[in-house]
Amino acid sequence: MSYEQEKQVAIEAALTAAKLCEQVRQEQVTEAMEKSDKSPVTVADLGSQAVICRALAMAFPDDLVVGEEDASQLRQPEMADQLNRVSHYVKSVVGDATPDQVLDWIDRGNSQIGGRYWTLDPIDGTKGFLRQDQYAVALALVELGEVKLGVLVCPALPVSPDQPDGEKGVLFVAVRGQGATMVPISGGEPQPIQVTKADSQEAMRFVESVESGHGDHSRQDAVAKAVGITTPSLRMDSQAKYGAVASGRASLYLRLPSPKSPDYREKIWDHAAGTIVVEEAGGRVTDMYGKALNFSLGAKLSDNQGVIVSNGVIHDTVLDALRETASV
Ligand SMILES: Nc1ncnc2c1ncn2[C@@H]1O[C@H](COP(=O)(O)O)[C@@H](OP(=O)(O)O)[C@H]1O
Ligand SMILES: [Mg+2]
Repeated sequence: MSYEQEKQVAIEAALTAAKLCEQVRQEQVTEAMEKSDKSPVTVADLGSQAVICRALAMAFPDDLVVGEEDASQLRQPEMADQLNRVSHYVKSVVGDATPDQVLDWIDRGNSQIGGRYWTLDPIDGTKGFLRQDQYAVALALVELGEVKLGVLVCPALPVSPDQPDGEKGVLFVAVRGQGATMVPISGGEPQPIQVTKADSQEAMRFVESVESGHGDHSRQDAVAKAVGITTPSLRMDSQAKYGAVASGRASLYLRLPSPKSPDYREKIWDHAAGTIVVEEAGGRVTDMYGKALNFSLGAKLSDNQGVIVSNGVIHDTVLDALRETASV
């Protein structure tokens, strides 16, 4: 299958959602509400999920969507102002939409996984979004446990790594067997991307989360050192880190379980799109024990712990170093 229609619909939907997110950010209405798990959610997370689920419902009415957000909080009468704000932003990018439609679109993203499903992170890196830092809109199509298509919109990522203050906004797209591409959000011809092949020290830069609660920064540091990486890590929120590895800006992304939450299981929407973008750019993605990520078990990667993303060349060395640092 070429997945051409899926690709076009996913790109259009994710770019429209990213436009909504940027509007919210520019108007500085980015205060967060708190979810039951204490993590933050904003008007933009909810609006982005509504926009993407609406587009998927129109093009693929029978498809399942497993998204990060749900509308239960927004349906409470005391949340009427928030609902109106979400609806306002949705309308500004897709035309007419009633608050009830917006609620229903958001809740279309509450499916269980199936043989074919989409998984959506409407704003990956919500904490980065709130900090005016990196975030991504991440959408992937999974069939029989294999990610087939991934779209990552990174509105705050510099188009050129050499010009951090230059134009920002990058779209990464990958289809299984067709390679990965990158293009500025502003337009242009998508360019094929490749991970860095060189395993020289100069080429080796590693990325990790900004949030100390989302990883084990001291062990990540030790592993990076053990594989010969001497430059300090590039800290970045969201699956923009996968984009960084896929486009050769870094050779390694380490995400080891945080000592604060050692039993944490990663969510499928935090990794599906990024995984295919890196794999199709020639890289490799496993958990910290070298096992493939299993996208067929539910919303969590319950069979996996930690995530290691590399240019492939250094992957086994990283896994060896992990075994060694574990036994210290
Ligand atoms: N204890 C934990 N360990 C690892 N990841 C966690 C975590 N708690 C939350 N996360 C996830 O980390 C994601 C952000 O990743 P990063 O730190 O790389 O930017 C969050 O996605 P959201 O921002 O979509 O909620 C959330 O799903
Ligand atoms: Mg996320």
